[in-house]
Amino acid sequence: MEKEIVIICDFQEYDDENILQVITKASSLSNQCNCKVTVLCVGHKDSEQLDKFFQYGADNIVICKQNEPFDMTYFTNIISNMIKTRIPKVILVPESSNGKITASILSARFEVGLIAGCTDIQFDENNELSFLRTAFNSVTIAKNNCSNGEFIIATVKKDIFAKQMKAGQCSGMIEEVTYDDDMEKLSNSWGVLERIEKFEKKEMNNLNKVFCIGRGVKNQDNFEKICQIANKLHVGIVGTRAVVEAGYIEKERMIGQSGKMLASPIYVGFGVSGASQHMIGVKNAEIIVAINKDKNAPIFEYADYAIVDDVEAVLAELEKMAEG
Ligand SMILES: Cc1cc2nc3c(=O)[nH]c(=O)nc-3n(C[C@H](O)[C@H](O)[C@H](O)COP(=O)(O)OP(=O)(O)OC[C@H]3O[C@@H](n4cnc5c(N)ncnc54)[C@H](O)[C@@H]3O)c2cc1C
Repeated sequence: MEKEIVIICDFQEYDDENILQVITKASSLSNQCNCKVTVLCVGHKDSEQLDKFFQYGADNIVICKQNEPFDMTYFTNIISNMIKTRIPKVILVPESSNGKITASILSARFEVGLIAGCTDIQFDENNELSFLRTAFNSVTIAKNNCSNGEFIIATVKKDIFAKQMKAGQCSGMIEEVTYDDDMEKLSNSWGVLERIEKFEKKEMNNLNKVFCIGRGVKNQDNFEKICQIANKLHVGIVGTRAVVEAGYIEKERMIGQSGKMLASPIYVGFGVSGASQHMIGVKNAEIIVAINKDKNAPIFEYADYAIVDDVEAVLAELEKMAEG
């Protein structure tokens, strides 16, 4: 099977210009690296629209009908599943707010490099793909090559590339796939039921102790319990990127490489795995307490106090303590 340049098409924040521009660029790159151009779509779009993708250079379209209302977890699960059946050389994501989130989730899931907001894609002297993007407040252009992953993900802003229709009649393969994520929904899916403002919005810099919410907190019930205990004990709430993306905590409270540095001396992580991108933000903490049911979770390498247990069991104990 030939390698592919895969483009993620998001019909939620669909932007005709951007997707066609990215397909055009992918098509010109594909001639140089002997790849096919495949567009992965989730949702419903008419056949006229899909024909356009072929006219601008797509070789394959894989479409998964989305019956559920849009949900980021569901969307990225479908896209991840589709990617697993392909052999991507590079994944290009037209930038939209969903696109940026999708790209970062895929990059973390597949453990591959992500180039955000690339301004050009070229072949270097070794015929390897390199991605340009502005750096240092746009005063310089950085050239990025990624060699440590099976493929690479790049997001592309609108109007970076020109769109161009191919000459002559264009057609390609359309494949329809289905996805059943019931199993994952039961165990692993979060939905935003309401925006929670239930913890006191203390200034991050003045917090002496924080509870950090990780994806292992699992559900709204546990989240609320942690917030209530935090309020009683005058503890602040922060979170990992997984929880921010699920809509539980606002971005300003995200700790880590893409968020804030923690200024509080005491950090208690609930269901936090301890990914390096998160732990960079915790490096100034004097005491790290970690609660995780997986004894091999990376956070335990940083923890001063390790509790290998289910978050719920620990919460039950903490509730009693907070009442007493
Ligand atoms: C370029 C880049 C930048 C990033 N920047 C940041 C950043 O700034 N901040 C950040 O946080 N992340 C960042 N990330 C994402 C980061 O890599 C991780 O994906 C993220 O931190 C994981 O969040 P988590 O620990 O909540 O979730 P997960 O990694 O899913 O971990 C959940 C943990 O909960 C445990 N668990 C599950 N159920 C239970 C239970 N019932 N009881 C106890 N434990 C349980 C699991 O064992 C697991 O260890 C970045 C990623 C990339 C690629």
